[in-house]
Amino acid sequence: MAEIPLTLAEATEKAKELRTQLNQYAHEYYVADKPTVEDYVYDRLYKELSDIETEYPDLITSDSPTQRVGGKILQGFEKVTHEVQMYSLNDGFSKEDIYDFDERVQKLAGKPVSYCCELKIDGLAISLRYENGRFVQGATRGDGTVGENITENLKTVKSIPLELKKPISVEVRGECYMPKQSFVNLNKEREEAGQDVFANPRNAAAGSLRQLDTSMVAKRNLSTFLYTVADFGPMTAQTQFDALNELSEIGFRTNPEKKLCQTIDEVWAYIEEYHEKRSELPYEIDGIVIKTNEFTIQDELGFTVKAPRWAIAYKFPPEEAQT
Ligand SMILES: NC(=O)c1cc2c(N)ncc(C(N)=O)c2s1
Repeated sequence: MAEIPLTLAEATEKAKELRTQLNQYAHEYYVADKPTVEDYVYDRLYKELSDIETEYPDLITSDSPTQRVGGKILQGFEKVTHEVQMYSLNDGFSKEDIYDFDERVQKLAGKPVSYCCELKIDGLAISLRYENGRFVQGATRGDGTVGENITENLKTVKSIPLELKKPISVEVRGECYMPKQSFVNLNKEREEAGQDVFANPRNAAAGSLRQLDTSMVAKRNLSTFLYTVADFGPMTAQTQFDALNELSEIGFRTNPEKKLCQTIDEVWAYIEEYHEKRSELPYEIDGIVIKTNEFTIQDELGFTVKAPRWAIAYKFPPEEAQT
């Protein structure tokens, strides 16, 4: 039976209700990894919203889930200067390197320090800026000072919130990556289409974010983990561990495998644990990032020209080729 068309007032109210519901379902699925409804429920509501927006295009908002499918053909990527530099990390390759790092840090800090340990995601570093809770700009790391504006492409990455849970202005950094299974599926498709395959998920993620057709990016099933706050705005965290929890509270996807370690022995145990678990993870990691947890100590230790004195990246040895 043909439905009676909604009036503008009814459509406005219904669209707002559907957007809120759909964005909540999408947050549960893509950010919290805890979906609460089946796909067909989401798809039905999505079609209802899409039909209303087709009937009343003025009702389309920047945070509508219909804006995630892309469809813009970009002419290129503008340059973006990072107000806060996107630093790189000093690397460590052995247990001795890690214990030497701890010795240096304890000496500089003049007291015992705790460490926040996180998985080193093998993807593409990105910076996300929000104004009054709205996603306004996304950029690549570039050389750490100047990156590329890939906002339109990042809007199609479902785990990147278009609207935060609080209307705050912040800048955050993290990694955009392609899950292992998505990488396998994509290369299978490309091989069947006679196209070149990607060497690894990092290259696949980087290649996807360089697409000028945003609808192509939307199909690549990219995801994110956020892990650094460059502009805190009203955020209150005083440690790295708390900052990760605060990032999650305001709507970002963060990696759940983090660990607060009180000693370097605990740090080394965590490194060994995840060297073992590496192959079971649904995404590629190439090491572990270790940071002094307290921001006051990070401020005291500061940076060398290249990298922070208060962090080190332990790099796993290359994985043995799968025979
Ligand atoms: N170059 C960098 O500063 C970092 C790079 C990465 C990476 N690839 N994955 C995770 C983290 C993290 N959790 O801090 C960092 S930090």
